[in-house]
Amino acid sequence: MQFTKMHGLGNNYIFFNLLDMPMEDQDFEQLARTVSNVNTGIGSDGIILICPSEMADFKMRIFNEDGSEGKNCGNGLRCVAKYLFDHMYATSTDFSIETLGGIVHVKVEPDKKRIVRSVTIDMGKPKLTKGMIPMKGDPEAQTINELLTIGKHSFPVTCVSMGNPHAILFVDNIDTFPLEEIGPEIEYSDLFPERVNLGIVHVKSRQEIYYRVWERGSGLTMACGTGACAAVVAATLNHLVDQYIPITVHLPGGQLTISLDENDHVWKKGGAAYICHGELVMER
Ligand SMILES: N[C@H](CCC[C@H](N)C(=O)O)C(=O)O
Repeated sequence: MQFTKMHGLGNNYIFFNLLDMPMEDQDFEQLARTVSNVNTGIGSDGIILICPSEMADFKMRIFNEDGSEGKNCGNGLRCVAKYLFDHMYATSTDFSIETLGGIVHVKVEPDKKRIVRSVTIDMGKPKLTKGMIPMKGDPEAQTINELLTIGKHSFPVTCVSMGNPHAILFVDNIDTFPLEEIGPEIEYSDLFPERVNLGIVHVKSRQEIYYRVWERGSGLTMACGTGACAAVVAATLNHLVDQYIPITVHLPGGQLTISLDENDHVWKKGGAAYICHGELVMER
């Protein structure tokens, strides 16, 4: 099986192009666990499938390192958009990609040699009700700066879905916050029936935030595109950043520019890069 390894700000995935290479009855959850493991496979935060779609121009499926299928992946979408344009599957710079979390619209920005250096994505509207996150509680209620007791800790949490679930904490000690300890406690809390991605945020100014993530199904990663979007939505809901202007989000792997428009759509701009192409042998 041919694969391409790519990353968005260090959040790296193994991509399989199913547009020309259908992989019938493949156990993608097991494939993700094996391929993501650096000892038995290639090593990555998960795998991403590029598929045909009946609802959009293309379809993306993402499986985390633990094999769980994610409903969206912001960094993965920029990599998929770059791959599709660079490999001439996308003939226009603007096209749509179906995800389990909904259809997004992408715009690639190629340089003079037709190489994509940056991708802008309309990630659609965030979902804020507990029923849509999903999380326990009144399905119509929102979780904005709500004190949640998880394990032996209590935190003020804001929850946002970008098609996939995010819990956002605002902290002053973003570099020393014990994310490896608290992350799994919140990820596996019974408050979140489909688990949750945990993001911690330090607000530097009304136009600039810092963000680190413990990803559902992958743990600590260098970046999370949907998480960066959720962080800006949460900061806006808590009146910590200005509205309707581009917010710079600093992640361990680099920067993204995120903005909310007057129709509540979240826009994300950032890079994507190839690491390698190869042939997966997978001897038993
Ligand atoms: N772990 C996420 C999927 C990957 C999201 C992240 N890598 C991004 O760039 O948005 C989930 O299961 O909801």
